[in-house]
Amino acid sequence: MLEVAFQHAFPGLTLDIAFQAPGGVTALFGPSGCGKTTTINAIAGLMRLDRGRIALGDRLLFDGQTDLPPQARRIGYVFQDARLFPHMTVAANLRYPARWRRGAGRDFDRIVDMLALEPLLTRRPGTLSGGERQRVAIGRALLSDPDLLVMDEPLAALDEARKAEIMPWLERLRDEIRLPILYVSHSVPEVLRLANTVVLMRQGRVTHAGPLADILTDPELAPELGAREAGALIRARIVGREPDGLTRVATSGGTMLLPALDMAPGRELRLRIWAHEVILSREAPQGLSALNVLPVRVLRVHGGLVQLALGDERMLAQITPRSVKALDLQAGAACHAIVKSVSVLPS
Ligand SMILES: Nc1ncnc2c1ncn2[C@@H]1O[C@H](COP(=O)(O)OP(=O)(O)OP(=O)(O)O)[C@@H](O)[C@H]1O
Repeated sequence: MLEVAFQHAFPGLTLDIAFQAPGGVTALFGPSGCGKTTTINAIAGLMRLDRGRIALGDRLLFDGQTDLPPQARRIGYVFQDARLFPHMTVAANLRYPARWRRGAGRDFDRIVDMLALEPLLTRRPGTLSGGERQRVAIGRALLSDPDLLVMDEPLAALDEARKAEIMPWLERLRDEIRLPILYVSHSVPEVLRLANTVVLMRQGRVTHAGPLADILTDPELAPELGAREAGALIRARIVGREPDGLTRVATSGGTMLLPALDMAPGRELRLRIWAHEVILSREAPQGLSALNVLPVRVLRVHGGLVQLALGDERMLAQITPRSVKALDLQAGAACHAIVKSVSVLPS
C-alpha cells in the first residue's frame, strides 16, 4: 500500500494531494497541469516538499523529519522518453542501476527474458525503435529491484503500433511480477486496460480515488474520464459455447451471450458496457433483436445517467430526461436493461 499526503506551493498552483494506492496499477488521471507529474516526482523523491507524509508499505519515505533520497526509496521510474545512456549498449544500460546490488545477475536473466530483450543487448539506444527503447527503460527500472514502479505517460511518445506492442508487456508486469505501479496517463483506453484503481485529479487536488469500475459507473464521476466513457466494467466468466457459436458467460447479474470467442470455459473476462449502449424498459421486452436483456434495479438518477444494480455490480444507462419521467425511474424501480453492444477486455 502506498500512502500519499502532501502540500506544496508553486507560484501559480498549490498542490494538496492525498490518496492511497492499494497495489496493482493505480492510474493518475486529470487535465494537463493538474499536478500528476509533480505528484510522482514527490513520491520518487525528485523534489523537496513543503510538508506531508509518504509511506510505501511499512517504509516511511517522507515526513517532517525523514526525507529519503531517491536512490533509497526503492522506486523505479519510467519517463515518457526512455532516457537511456546513448553511449552504452542495451546490456550496459540495463546493468547500470543494479551495479552494486547482490543477486542482480539472477534478476538480469529473468527480466531480459520476460521483456524479450536478448536480441537487443549488444545494440545502442540510437538504433532501437521507440517501443524497444521503452521496453529497455522498463527493464532498467525493474533491475533496480524497486518496491514500486512509477510511469509517467510511458506510451505517450509512441505511435499506435508501438503502443500496441508495449501494452502486453505492461500487463505482464502487472500480472506476473505483481509490482505495484503508479501510472500517469491521459489515455482512457490505457487506463481501462491496465488500472484497477484510479486517482482523479484537478487543479492540484485529488477529487476522487477508488476502484476503476466504481468510477466508471458513478454518474457524477464517470464524465471526468470523458463524456462517452461512462458505463459498466463487469466481471464475467466463460461458461460455454452455444450451438450457433455464441459464447455464454456468467455475470453476477445473470448469463449473457457474446459473439464467438476463442477462449476456454472458466476464463475470466471484463465486459465493457457503455451507458449509451443500454436501453431501459419497465416491462419485459418481447421480440427484440438484442441478445442481452438483464434484470436491474435503479440506484439513482443523475443528469441523463441512470445508475443500476446488476447482481452485485453497477452499470449505467444514458437516457433522456423525458424517458426518466415516462418510465418513472426512481431509486428502487425494477427494470430490464437491454444491452445493445458489449466489448470484451481480458481480466
Ligand atoms: N518547479 C516548478 N516551479 C513552478 N511551477 C511548477 C514547477 N513544477 C511544476 N509546476 C507547476 O505545477 C503545475 C502542475 O504541473 P505537472 O507537470 O505536475 O502537471 P501534469 O498534471 O503532470 O501535467 P501534464 O499532463 O501536462 O504533464 C503546473 O501548473 C506547473 O506549471
